[in-house]
Amino acid sequence: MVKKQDTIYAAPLEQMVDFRFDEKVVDVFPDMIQRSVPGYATLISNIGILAAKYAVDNSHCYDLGCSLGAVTLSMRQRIKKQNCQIIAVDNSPAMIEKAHHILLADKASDIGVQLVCEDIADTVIENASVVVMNFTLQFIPLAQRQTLINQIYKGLKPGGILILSEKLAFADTNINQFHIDAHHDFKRANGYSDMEISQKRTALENVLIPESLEQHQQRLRAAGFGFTEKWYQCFNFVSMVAIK
Ligand SMILES: C[S@@+](CC[C@H](N)C(=O)[O-])C[C@H]1O[C@@H](n2cnc3c(N)ncnc32)[C@H](O)[C@@H]1O
Ligand SMILES: O=C(O)C(=O)C[C@]1(C(=O)O)C=C[C@H](O)C=C1
Repeated sequence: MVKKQDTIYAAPLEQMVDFRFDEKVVDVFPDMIQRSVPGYATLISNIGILAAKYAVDNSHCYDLGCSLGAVTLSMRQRIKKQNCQIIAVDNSPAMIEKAHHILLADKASDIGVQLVCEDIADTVIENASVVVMNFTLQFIPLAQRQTLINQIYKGLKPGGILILSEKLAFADTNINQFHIDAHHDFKRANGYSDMEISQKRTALENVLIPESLEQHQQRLRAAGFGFTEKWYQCFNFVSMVAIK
């Protein structure tokens, strides 16, 4: 089977620009994220299971940085509550346009979805039982992250859940290098060339700003979350929950 290559990385290194979630990326996104994030499909499925457990009647569920709506589709499939609305937000017009078509085709659930094209910094979080940021916070400027998590905490109902998945950095350089190497081996095993891996790493350098698990936990506690737990990890990719 010929691997679908991310042709956007065929450009010579000197022409590399910062990574952007534009039309070219949207076209290859499902293939790219599946081959870039170890256990992505497992994450999506289990985020739906967690959302179904914590969603309550007459509330909102948010998918912040929804891309093509994989988390939204998983929540729609599993949440069986009355008058639960999903609000899926992304600031990439190309992502939202394609997500619109994908969600229109999803007839399996009667849960309403509101697709919004905006910066999540501007999203009003209210009456929320579930908020998901699945590999989104890492693209938000560091200076904005605490305010955003604070807003999410304030907008969650008591007992509400934040599901936060992130690529991590590790303070210990040996541990950090171990996970970077393992992640690159994962990408190679999924058909990426060394050139593609190197070019994507360069393109992400100033765009994806990873933090340590401890930094995330400290931010969540500062916002007011009393319960935080890492529930998934494969190499330097983790998912955490925080419950209000
Ligand atoms: C790695 S993708 C997220 C993957 C997606 N949550 C999933 O599970 O398939 C990051 C997404 O966040 C979006 N994004 C980045 N910064 C944003 C911002 N400030 N406001 C809204 N969306 C943003 C990007 O457009 C992109 O679609
Ligand atoms: O770190 C990488 O090389 C990635 O591709 C990670 C990552 C992410 O964590 O959001 C970056 C961009 C997307 O294309 C999909 C995955």
